[in-house]
Amino acid sequence: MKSTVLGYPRIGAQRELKKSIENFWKEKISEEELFKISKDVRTRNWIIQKEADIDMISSNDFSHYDHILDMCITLGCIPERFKNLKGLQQYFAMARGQQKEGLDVTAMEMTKWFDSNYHYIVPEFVKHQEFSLNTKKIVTEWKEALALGIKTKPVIVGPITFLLLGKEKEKGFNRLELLDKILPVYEKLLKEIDSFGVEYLQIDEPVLSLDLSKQEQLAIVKTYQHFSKINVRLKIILANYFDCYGDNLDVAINLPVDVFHLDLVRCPLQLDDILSHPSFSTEKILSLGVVDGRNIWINDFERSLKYIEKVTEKLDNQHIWIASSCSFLHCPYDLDLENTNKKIGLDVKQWLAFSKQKLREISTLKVLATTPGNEDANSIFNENKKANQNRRKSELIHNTLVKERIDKLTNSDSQRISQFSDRQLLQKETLDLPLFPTTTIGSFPQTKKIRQTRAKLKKGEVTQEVYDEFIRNETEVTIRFQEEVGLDVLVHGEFERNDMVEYFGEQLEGFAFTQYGWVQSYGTRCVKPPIIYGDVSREKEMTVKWSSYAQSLTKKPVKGMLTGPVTILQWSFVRDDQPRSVTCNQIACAIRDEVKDLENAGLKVIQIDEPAIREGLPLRKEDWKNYLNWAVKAFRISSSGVKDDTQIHTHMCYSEFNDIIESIAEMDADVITIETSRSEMELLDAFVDFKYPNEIGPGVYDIHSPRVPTQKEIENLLDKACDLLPYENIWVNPDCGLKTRDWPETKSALENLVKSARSMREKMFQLV
Ligand SMILES: Nc1nc2c(c(=O)[nH]1)N[C@@H](CNc1ccc(C(=O)N[C@@H](CCC(=O)N[C@@H](CCC(=O)N[C@@H](CCC(=O)O)C(=O)O)C(=O)O)C(=O)O)cc1)CN2
Ligand code: MET
Ligand SMILES: [Zn+2]
Repeated sequence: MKSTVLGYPRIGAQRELKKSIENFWKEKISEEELFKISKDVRTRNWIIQKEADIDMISSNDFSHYDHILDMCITLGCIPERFKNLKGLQQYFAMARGQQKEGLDVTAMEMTKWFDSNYHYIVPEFVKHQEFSLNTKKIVTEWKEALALGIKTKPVIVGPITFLLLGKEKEKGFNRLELLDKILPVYEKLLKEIDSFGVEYLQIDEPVLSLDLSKQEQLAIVKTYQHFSKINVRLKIILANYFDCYGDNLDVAINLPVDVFHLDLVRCPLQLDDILSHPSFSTEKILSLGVVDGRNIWINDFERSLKYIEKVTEKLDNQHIWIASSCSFLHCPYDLDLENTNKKIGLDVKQWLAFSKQKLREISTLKVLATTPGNEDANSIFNENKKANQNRRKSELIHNTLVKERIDKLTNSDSQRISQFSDRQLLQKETLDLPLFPTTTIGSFPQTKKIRQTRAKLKKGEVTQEVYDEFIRNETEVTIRFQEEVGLDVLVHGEFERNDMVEYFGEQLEGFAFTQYGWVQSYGTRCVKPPIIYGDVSREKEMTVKWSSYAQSLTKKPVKGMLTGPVTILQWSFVRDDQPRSVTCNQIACAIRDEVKDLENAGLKVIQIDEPAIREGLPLRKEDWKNYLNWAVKAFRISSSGVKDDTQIHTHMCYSEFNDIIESIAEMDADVITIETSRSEMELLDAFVDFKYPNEIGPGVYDIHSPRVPTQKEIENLLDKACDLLPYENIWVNPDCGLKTRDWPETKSALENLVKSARSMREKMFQLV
């Protein structure tokens, strides 16, 4: 029996890598210095896993930005516009675009990794796409680990996942047709790493968790049959995670691979299907993903051992691996860093395991399964059992009042007073906005100064008064800036918030939050997801102070800014002892009360952000309806308590909307602002086909790139939008919040944005 981990977090326990890469971008450190730090991060990761007795440790799970982007480099899948760049400059230009030294290239698209809050870079394909092999990264990391005495298993993304997650950038072909071109490059890759003496290669094909067409399934078969015929000693681990093999099982179980990995956290039921499958083979190794890579609760050893026992009845120990369910990329580093008297009470802490603790869980499970008499393992087992029992019975978790409120919710709680067309008229009167009204998504640059001042507040180095005065000043400056530049609906700037989810988590009951629980969201950007351990309630107002202060500074309408229930749920670590829908409704009630308080405080426009509604969608279509029903309902509970002339906005980013457009319409927000610029308004097709009735602000400016869009570019996008949508319903806004940007580029970009809206108004005026 072996213990194995599918991948380890790579930002560094103290976010060393994040900080170094950002310093490299600012030219504060050299490439050499950056590489030294990346090597340290990898080295520490390997040693931690080795010290925790993990037998099969990954390499090539490291990345300077994203593992799909790395795969683009490995396979030579580099879009034409980056061809003149080299090395790291090329790599980061692909990720973030580049606008300097006469060069002006846009970034590649970025989108959500399955149902997680991680974003990957979307591979771009053209009809005559060529691929070529570059194994530098894989080989370097393998050798580095080997020098430490660790024979790793390199991890790569498989060809079908790589192709399916990418996008055609030209019409007239399907990316799956590129399989014949990509397979020889993979073949070369396998041969080359085989020649180094690599024993196992982990090939990730998480698309096996999705509904695949016959054609896609056939492509999988073709691929792995091809690999099995290559003359190498190398053994292949096929890794699927985040859901069952489902309808792909019949195909997958017959694939000629050496190790077959199952996510038993997300899909425990598949174990019986596999063990009783006519094609089940005692020759193949089963890798049992029993330790959750997507959540932070301690493992239930009793349950995991039951699964393992089931397998030991059918397979000898040589053919069983104990594994993480997926990569630990989605988990924080180390619970030991958390100071218990602060944000996580001792009671809650005993229920938690982060990546480092999960390593021990995996190796302990292996010992318990192979040497049941082992004393150390048994005492860990008893502790585990006790903690799980404590959790089930704990009084911290239950709040009768909250449960009663949820039970008493009726249909009228998720219904605005009048229908949209009536509300629209009233809102037009109340708000008196021009055509193509301009607004932003909420946040303005979170500068180093702001973060440092907040850090000082937390350390007690500045008082609450000094901090509040500082935030008031930032807010006022931002209101004045928005007035000057000529935006129509203003925002307060969200300077008081560390993060749009964590900030609410910190103020709600039933949440715990960490000091160092960082998880990579994309590139160098990280989040600290709060932990929802108990029933959720709102003790007091959370945002009214800052929003009404901002409104007091100006005659223009200020948008109150809230995070929606589905997004708070989706971007937190959620309790697993009740349905997610119940937890979501609890959050929805808390947000509803906040919405009403904002309205009472005089805010005429309130935005309830739901950027995560799409990523919460189950991976398999058969589960969609149920999810969408409760998710949309939760949003409506949060947004329906207001008067007709209060304008409710929502905002979404990084999603494909086509397949859920009906549900987006059912949310019935008066205005939706959405990300569309990186995909050049392509996303609007869904809204057009569906004849989406309410107002829409299609993003005209990619805020994840420091490059400044020209007025002409923005106008072109708006022209496109006008071709597609009724112009009276169009708002003008960036793709998302501006928190990651600096002021200079923000100013220029918003100036151009307002100019283009004005020019559109003139154009329309001339037309009528
Ligand atoms: N939860 C969540 N998910 C999301 C998004 C989001 O906004 N939130 N947006 C989408 C894109 N993702 C994003 C995710 C993170 C960030 C982001 O800016 N993250 C910041 C951290 C934000 C934060 O929590 N900041 C804290 C702590 C800041 C900090 O690093 N403080 C320093 C001290 C200050 C300094 O010297 O800089 C320290 O602790 O060492 C604060 O402001 O209080 C980062 O990685 O840098 C942006 C976009 C999708 N998913
Ligand atoms: N209001 C939020 C902001 O502007 C919405 C962000 S969506 C990821 O930052
Ligand atoms: Zn957004």
